Amino acid sequence: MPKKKPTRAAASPRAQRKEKPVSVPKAVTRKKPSASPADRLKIVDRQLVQLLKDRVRLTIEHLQSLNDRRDVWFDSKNEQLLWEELEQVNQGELTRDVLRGVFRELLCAARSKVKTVRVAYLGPPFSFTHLAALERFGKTADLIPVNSIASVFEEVNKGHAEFGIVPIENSTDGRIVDTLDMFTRLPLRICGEVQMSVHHNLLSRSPRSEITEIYSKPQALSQCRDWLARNMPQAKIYDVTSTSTAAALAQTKPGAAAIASRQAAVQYQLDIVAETIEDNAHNVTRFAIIGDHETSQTGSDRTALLLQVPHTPGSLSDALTAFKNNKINLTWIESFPLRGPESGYLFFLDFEGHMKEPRIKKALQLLEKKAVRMEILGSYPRSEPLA
Ligand SMILES: O=C(O)C(=O)C[C@]1(C(=O)O)C=C[C@@H](O)C=C1
Repeated sequence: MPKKKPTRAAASPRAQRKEKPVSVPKAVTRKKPSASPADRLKIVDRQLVQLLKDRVRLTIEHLQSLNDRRDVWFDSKNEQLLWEELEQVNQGELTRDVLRGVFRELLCAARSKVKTVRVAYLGPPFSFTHLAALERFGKTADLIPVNSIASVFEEVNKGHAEFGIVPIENSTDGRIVDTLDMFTRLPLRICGEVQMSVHHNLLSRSPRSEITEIYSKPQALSQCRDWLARNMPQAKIYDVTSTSTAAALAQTKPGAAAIASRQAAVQYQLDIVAETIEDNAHNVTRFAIIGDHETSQTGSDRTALLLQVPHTPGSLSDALTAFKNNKINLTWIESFPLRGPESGYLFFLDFEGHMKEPRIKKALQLLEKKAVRMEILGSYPRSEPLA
């Protein structure tokens, strides 16, 4: 018969001395259970908070070392490097936009600590312009809603806000005339852009069968024109100053609906009667950040220009050779008639490159010689569309 293996208790000196067994806490004698997800979460959260604080502290140190304090909100080169770096390391559960959102808030929190910023936008809250402002300046910035695009320009021009944000162009509907028109009236620059995918929703407190009136900004209505014709042919359509104005109206008016963002549905306590009703699934709006800030070169920039050439045959095509000869890619050209008795057109141009680059300087000098009026609206870093 094999010899019985001594148990651990029997092998201990205490057992050999036949002492009274001491009561040992159960947790020690039992096999230690692995930490629950909730416990592990607590540990990760603590580490995360510490890391986030370190991240913000280091960002503040970096921003304080910039030569020009005005660059605090326009540290574009470093920001670009950060997005590229995140793209490389982010392989897993997080989408690009979620991770960017987290880092955007951290960056903006650090920037606000170094320099507070006031930004006027086309309101009320939860217009698409507000969403673009949140994307660019974060929740810590002082975002001021005003009720028209013209007022955004006025607020910045009077110095009530350092920056403003306005829609400038939509992939389905084209130019935003109010914005381009204000550039001809006030001496403000474009110092940045935000490109955002725009998804529209039909929002109301009434069921779909009881909706008789639909409100929104003309651009939003136009972006959903086919859907409206197919699905709501009986409803009367009304223009208002923004999608969020429409949402606020639909909140109080029985039978009224708004075309606006999902976020507006939450803010104005409306039901989403129909979602993603834009006719073009790739509906992108480009917003311009306006101010008097000069942005430094990043290597991936655009420049915007107002141009008037003599109202004579061939003048425009002649002027545009400045771009061709200097291998500059023109990305946008819009014309609008001159105000007042004079006949002719003013052109709004957008092209790749920064005004500090030699080839761009050369082209601008050439262009100036052929122009009746020329104003450089600014060079700014290009942005990619965000979902
Ligand atoms: O009304 C809004 O919510 C806006 O921010 C304006 C605006 C625009 O005029 O283009 C912005 C994005 C969409 O294209 C629709 C409306």
